[in-house]
Amino acid sequence: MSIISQHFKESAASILDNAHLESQIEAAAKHIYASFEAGGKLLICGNGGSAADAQHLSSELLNRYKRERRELPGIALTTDGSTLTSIGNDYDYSQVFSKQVSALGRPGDVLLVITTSGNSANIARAVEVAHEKSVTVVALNGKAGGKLSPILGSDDIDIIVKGDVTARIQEVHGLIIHCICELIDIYELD
Ligand SMILES: O=C(CO)[C@@H](O)[C@H](O)[C@H](O)[C@H](O)COP(=O)(O)O
Ligand SMILES: [Zn+2]
Repeated sequence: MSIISQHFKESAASILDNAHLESQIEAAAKHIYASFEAGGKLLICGNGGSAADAQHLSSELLNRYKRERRELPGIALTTDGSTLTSIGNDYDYSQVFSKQVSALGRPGDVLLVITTSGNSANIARAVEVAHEKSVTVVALNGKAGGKLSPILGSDDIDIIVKGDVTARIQEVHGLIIHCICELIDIYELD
């Protein structure tokens, strides 16, 4: 089997292996939409490929997904090079998202964190500050949930994608993001 067809097969298997996450994905979409309806916003962060996922979701909220609807407030915390480099330089990379959550988070907002391992220190710190700000958390998590799962609260939603391979988990995260967009489009037009 070629490397490419092996990748296609493993990716498809990994997606089907995570279909049990349906009810949690729906709960996450409802939770995010309820925040929008109440005047809240979604802050989104992740590292590397997950930073790209954060921006992908933000663009689909701020602009649109499939249908014509109002613009929705989804802000990626991964895009401002000046802010990211000054926090990393003056403090520590572990604070690059948490300081933005501290500045922007208001009670009723939601923080969506995207991590395949649950072990990124800047994600954990962002979650801690979100809790201090009465911002609830939706985690697109992976592997065994890492250090992130134990620090999530009862109002948070922990979506743990099964798998050992970072790339395969990211592919499922991408699908989950599109499911959330699809549901938000439906809620918006109902
Ligand atoms: O996209 C990839 C691998 O596919 C990488 O850039 C990956 O996102 C980075 O190594 C991240 O730093 C991993 O962070 P995390 O998912 O463990 O929180
Ligand atoms: Zn990648």
